[in-house]
Amino acid sequence: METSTPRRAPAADAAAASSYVSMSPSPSHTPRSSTKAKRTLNNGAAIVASSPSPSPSLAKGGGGGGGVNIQVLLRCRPLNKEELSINTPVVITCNEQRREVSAAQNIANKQIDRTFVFDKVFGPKSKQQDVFNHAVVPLVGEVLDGYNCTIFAYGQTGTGKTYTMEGGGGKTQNGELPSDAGVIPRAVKRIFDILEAQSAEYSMKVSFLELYNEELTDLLAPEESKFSDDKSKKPMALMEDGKGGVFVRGLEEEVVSSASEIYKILERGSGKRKTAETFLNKQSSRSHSIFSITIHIKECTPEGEEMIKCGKLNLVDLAGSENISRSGARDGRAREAGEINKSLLTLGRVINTLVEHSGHIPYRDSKLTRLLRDSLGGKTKTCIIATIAPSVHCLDETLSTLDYAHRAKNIKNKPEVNQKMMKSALIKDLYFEMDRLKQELYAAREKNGIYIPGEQYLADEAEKKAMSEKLDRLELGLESKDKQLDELQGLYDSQKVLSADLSDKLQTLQKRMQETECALAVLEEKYMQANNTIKEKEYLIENLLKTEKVLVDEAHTLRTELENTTDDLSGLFSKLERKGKIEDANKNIVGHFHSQLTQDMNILHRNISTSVSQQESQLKVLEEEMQSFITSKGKVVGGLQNQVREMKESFSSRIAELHGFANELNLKSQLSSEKLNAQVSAHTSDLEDCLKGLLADADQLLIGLQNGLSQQEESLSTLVEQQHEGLTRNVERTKSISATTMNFFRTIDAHALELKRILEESQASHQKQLLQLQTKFEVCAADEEKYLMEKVAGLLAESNARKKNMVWMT
Ligand SMILES: Nc1ncnc2c1ncn2[C@@H]1O[C@H](COP(=O)(O)OP(=O)(O)OP(=O)(O)O)[C@@H](O)[C@H]1O
Repeated sequence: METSTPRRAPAADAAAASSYVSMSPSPSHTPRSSTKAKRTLNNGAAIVASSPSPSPSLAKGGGGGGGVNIQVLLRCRPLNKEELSINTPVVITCNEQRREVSAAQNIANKQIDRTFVFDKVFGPKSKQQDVFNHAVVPLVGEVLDGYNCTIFAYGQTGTGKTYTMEGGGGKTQNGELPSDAGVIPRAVKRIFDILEAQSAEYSMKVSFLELYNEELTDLLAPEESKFSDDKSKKPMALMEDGKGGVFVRGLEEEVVSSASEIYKILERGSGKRKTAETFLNKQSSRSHSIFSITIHIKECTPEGEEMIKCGKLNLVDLAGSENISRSGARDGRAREAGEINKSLLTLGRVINTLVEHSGHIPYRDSKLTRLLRDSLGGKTKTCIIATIAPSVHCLDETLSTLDYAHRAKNIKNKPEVNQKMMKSALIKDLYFEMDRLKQELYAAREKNGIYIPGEQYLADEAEKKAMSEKLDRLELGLESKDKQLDELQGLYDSQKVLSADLSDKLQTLQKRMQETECALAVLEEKYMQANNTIKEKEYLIENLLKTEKVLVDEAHTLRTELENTTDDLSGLFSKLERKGKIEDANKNIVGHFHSQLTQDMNILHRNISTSVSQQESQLKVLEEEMQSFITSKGKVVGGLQNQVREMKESFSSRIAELHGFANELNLKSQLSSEKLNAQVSAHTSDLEDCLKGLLADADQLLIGLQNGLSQQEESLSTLVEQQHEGLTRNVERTKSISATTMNFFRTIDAHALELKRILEESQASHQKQLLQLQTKFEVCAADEEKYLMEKVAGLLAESNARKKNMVWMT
């Protein structure tokens, strides 16, 4: 969409600007020009060119080096009443959190889901308010910051583009929007709310353009005009501004000061839009519409200079892409649909080229793409709302919309903020515009022609010139085509005469051909008969030759087989010879192995018997040592017993001595002190007790020692017995194993000898049989060969005779 900031500020701007510029209206300021102005739209670049003191520092690049991807939102409408009544299956699933839309496709009885991710996804339950908040609120902010922004709705017919952009038809009550109000009225309300909250000085104007069958019409133009009989229906020209942009000549822009004014304008413009009933939508929009809001806001620089900031919001409702057979479009409707699809196709091609960067972008191929040029790959901030239906019947169109929208996600724009204008420059421009309008008005009043500004006149002239040149070219083309046609006519006449001659000749020739054909048929019959006879003979000869060949082949095969058998037999004999040699060698090896094994076994036997005798002698030595150890132990124990006994005796003698000594003392002292006596007796008893204890201990020790020794003796003797037994068992076992092994080897030996004998016998018998077979085979082969040769000779003689016969017969 071409951003449209005025190159020359119109009278409308002057009127609007008068709200913040102390500018008294000119005496020739008509009431109409104070609210409306005949406008020329052109792009923002013109402002830079015409602005007397551009301030580049204020312009900010929006997209950086690589640009900014345009935003693509997806909205799926709910099933409508008809779809619900016939239980139409739903094939679309929206996942708002994951921003995904999945379409379930049935290909060859397999369900295949295709999933697309968008910048935002709105499911069937989404509200108008949600769409507005996400799609429009950020862009409204950008517009008020001085950017040009475009929101356009794209989708199959009947999927809710108009519903999303304009709303469901609910009426505004007491300035409050109905819940089904679309993006446009909500954007308008928000813009006014923000401007009022900021107490900003601003002016606003709106335009409403319709593109129908590749013709542009102004939806805000009055029904009757002083200057035209039916201006509202008159198509408007889309002009190139020479700087790569376009403008719509004569497009009305209405200055507005409140939201309700815009609602009325919208209602009026929408009412004029071309709509019609199709199978898919009762009120289908048959045209594309572009509603534009241009806002000028006053700002003061830190230096105190007054600047005008300008932003523009374009709200585009595209006509629906449609399947003509499904939408039921006929005649005029079909042409409309064709045009709609054509412009949408061009839009698709533009999107593809932008995404693939594949050279020339075909903006110029349709008015729609010329108008949207700045919004697709230009300096505008753009948001596409793609609309789809959930029903299975719309699946093809839905997939096409999803593909289209998904591809559009990759378009990069390079948003640039519009240059701010200095108020003085703007006022100057406004004065120029007022003068121009005054002159125009004057010329109109005087009825002595129509005033056209020089620039416009030149543009018109250039266009006219280009048109007449084109016409000339077309006329020239037509003339040459006429000449070609005349030439072709002459050629056609001569060809006609020629073809009459040829048809006469053809008839004569046809007669002759029939006669010749009869003669030919007779000849053909004869020829067929002769041919059949020849074929029969040929067949016979062929068969004979085949038989002959087969016989010769068989003889050859037999001969080769015989040769092969002879070869095989000689190979067999040599193999048998080799086998005999190998067997001899094996026999030698077995004999050698047997003697070696016998030797080894003898050595093993000897070793085992030696080791057994050694073990026996060792065991005997051990037994003797144990016996001597036991006897020495017994001696030691006896000595100890004697010593203890001696000690016992000496102790008892000493006790007796002590008794004697006590008695003696008793006698000697007799009546000496009783005390001493008692002490002596006490001592004596103590000593006695002590000695008794010692004796008992010594006894116990001795007994313990004796017990221990006897136990040790017992266990040692048991051990020796066990070892002896084990050893004997081992010796017996080893002896039996060696005997078994010897037996085994003896048996093997015997078997080997037996085997050798059998082998020799079988070898001899084999050789005998083979010799017999060879002689038999040789005799048989010779017989067979002889017989076959005879047979072949007979057959050959027979066939020769037959051939001779045949030759003789023919
Ligand atoms: N999200 C929605 N919620 C409820 N109703 C909807 C929704 N979207 C569309 N509709 C209804 O579906 C019908 C068709 O919608 P609309 O006219 O907006 O489709 P369209 O895409 O503009 O079609 P066309 O291209 O033919 O103009 C209308 O009756 C509208 O109210």
